[in-house]
Amino acid sequence: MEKLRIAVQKSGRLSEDSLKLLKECGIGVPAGNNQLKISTENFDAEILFLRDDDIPEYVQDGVADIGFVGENVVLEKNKETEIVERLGYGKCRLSIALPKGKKPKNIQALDGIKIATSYPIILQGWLKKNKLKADIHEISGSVEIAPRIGLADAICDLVSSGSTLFSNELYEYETILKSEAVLISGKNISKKRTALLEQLLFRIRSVKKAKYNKYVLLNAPNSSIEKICKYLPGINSPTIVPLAKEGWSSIHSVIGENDFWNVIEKIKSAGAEGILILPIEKIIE
Ligand SMILES: Nc1ncnc2c1ncn2[C@@H]1O[C@H](COP(=O)(O)OP(=O)(O)OP(=O)(O)O)[C@@H](O)[C@H]1O
Ligand SMILES: O=P(O)(O)OC[C@H]1O[C@H](OP(=O)(O)OP(=O)(O)O)[C@H](O)[C@@H]1O
Ligand SMILES: [Mg+2]
Repeated sequence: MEKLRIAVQKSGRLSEDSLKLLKECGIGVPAGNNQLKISTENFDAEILFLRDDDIPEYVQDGVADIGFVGENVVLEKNKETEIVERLGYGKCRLSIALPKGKKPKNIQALDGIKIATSYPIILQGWLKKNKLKADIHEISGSVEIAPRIGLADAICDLVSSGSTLFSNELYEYETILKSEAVLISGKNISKKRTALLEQLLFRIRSVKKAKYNKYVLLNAPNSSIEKICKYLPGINSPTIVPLAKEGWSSIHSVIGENDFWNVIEKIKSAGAEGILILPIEKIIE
């Protein structure tokens, strides 16, 4: 029987969140064994545990059908794969960083310098777009050490909190890419596997929607319902239930994470009381 072959980073920044997302999609991975290929519970799939750098090529070659990987790796490897979903975790930036004290006036001043990086393809693309030339020195890890040991004038590496740069007396000068984890797929997947991928994507989107929304419950005098409901369109429209207290109702709806505090302030000043906010596990539309 054909199973969907899913590539996941074996051990690293994306491993835990990728397995957690699969679990939230009802695809359980038996824990506690060191196998590099495991069949999943409740879904026709196999997980292949790989180095993240190898995932785009394996997906291109059809060894895996889909893969959870950083967009930075997808762009650097430049293989024949397609990004089918952005996943919202593993957020980081690929940035050019310089030793503290070096303050070029503009990016043109970077022309001709030596830059150490594990991302030569993306860096080269950025330099070309900005009509710059630089001497790119490719290294596969511990990039932040390069300026201190005289290997390069600058580095181009991943940054999230900035603490690695700080510890190495560097600072972030220019962001050249913003990245997050993405789901990639191969271009020639069988019919059965495409159907499984569609099923997985439907579940991932339901999980994502639920994460970005909150369930809201509140009480209000009936005279305020119309005003409050303007701020709470909900998925379809809010639910209004009469309270035992004469002239009052309970309103139930959904609020997006982005304008959450804005909406709360507005409904409060419109007369809402006893507001409860609850997490949502899944949104099926
Ligand atoms: N500091 C960070 N914060 C958030 N996400 C990050 C950070 N560093 C890397 N990432 C994302 O996580 C991915 C995996 O990072 P990790 O450091 O685990 O890779 P790796 O050391 O190359 O692992 P592997 O052993 O699989 O080759 C990166 O490609 C990037 O998309
Ligand atoms: O801005 P920060 O929060 O300090 O994160 C940046 C660091 O994170 C990544 O390395 P990681 O810690 O994953 O180790 P690795 O180099 O072994 O992959 C990246 O290569 C940077 O070195
Ligand atoms: Mg790697």
